[in-house]
Amino acid sequence: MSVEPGIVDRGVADGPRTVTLPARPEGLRISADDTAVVVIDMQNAYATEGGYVDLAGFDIAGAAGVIGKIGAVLDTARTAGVPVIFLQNGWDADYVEAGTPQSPNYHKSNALKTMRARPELKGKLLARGGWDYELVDALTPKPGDIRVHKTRYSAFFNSQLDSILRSRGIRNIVFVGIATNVCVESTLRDGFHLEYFGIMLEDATHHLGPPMMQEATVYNVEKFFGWVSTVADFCGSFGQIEKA
Ligand SMILES: NC(=O)N/C=C\C(=O)O
Repeated sequence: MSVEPGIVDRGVADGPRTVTLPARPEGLRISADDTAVVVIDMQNAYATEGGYVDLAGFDIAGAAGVIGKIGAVLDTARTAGVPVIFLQNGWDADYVEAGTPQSPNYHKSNALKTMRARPELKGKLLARGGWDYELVDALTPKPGDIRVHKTRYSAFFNSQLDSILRSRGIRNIVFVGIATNVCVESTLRDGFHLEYFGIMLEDATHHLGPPMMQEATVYNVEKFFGWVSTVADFCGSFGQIEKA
């Protein structure tokens, strides 16, 4: 194994599917064969006017800007033969999966709180089968992409994600989506504890709350849990790979 300063290299073999992805705090030498792109919750709920977070009073002005960036990442990933996995957050239409008042989710979920405050929205927010739960039109999955349902902020909790990644030999996860400081960070942190290398593309994620939330997650990822890169650097490096 060669060790270049400033590059994390866990001994990945040389070859046409190995790249050095520029990232902070170090670049990463990784293979397209054990890398996946995980798209967190690019649903109408989080990225479209009239969706849950808009109705709950969050500023979603910046969300539209990440849709095109994510589209570019997914085109590059598919061309390189890197699996694309879409997560969708929410619950069954009867909200059984959301939990009872004995669940902290019942009390902390702003979707559930918004529906309790505005009964006319009951059944509409984050319910499987509804518009709010659906992925935004511009990011409709393509043949070969995978969809995974999740019911809590971390995509690893009580979902199929870990099995799907392990059964494909995935070790590196490139994260894009919404919200940087909630579901993206929760999932990247859990992935770290499950021995995945997490890479967040900072300009393909968007936060909920004030701008300092984005900065805080970028700091946390860079310092403690993983690596931070950009859409241009992902597309520049993985864009040179052709499907095996
Ligand atoms: N996708 C997310 O980061 N979600 C954040 C909040 C929520 O789902 O209520």
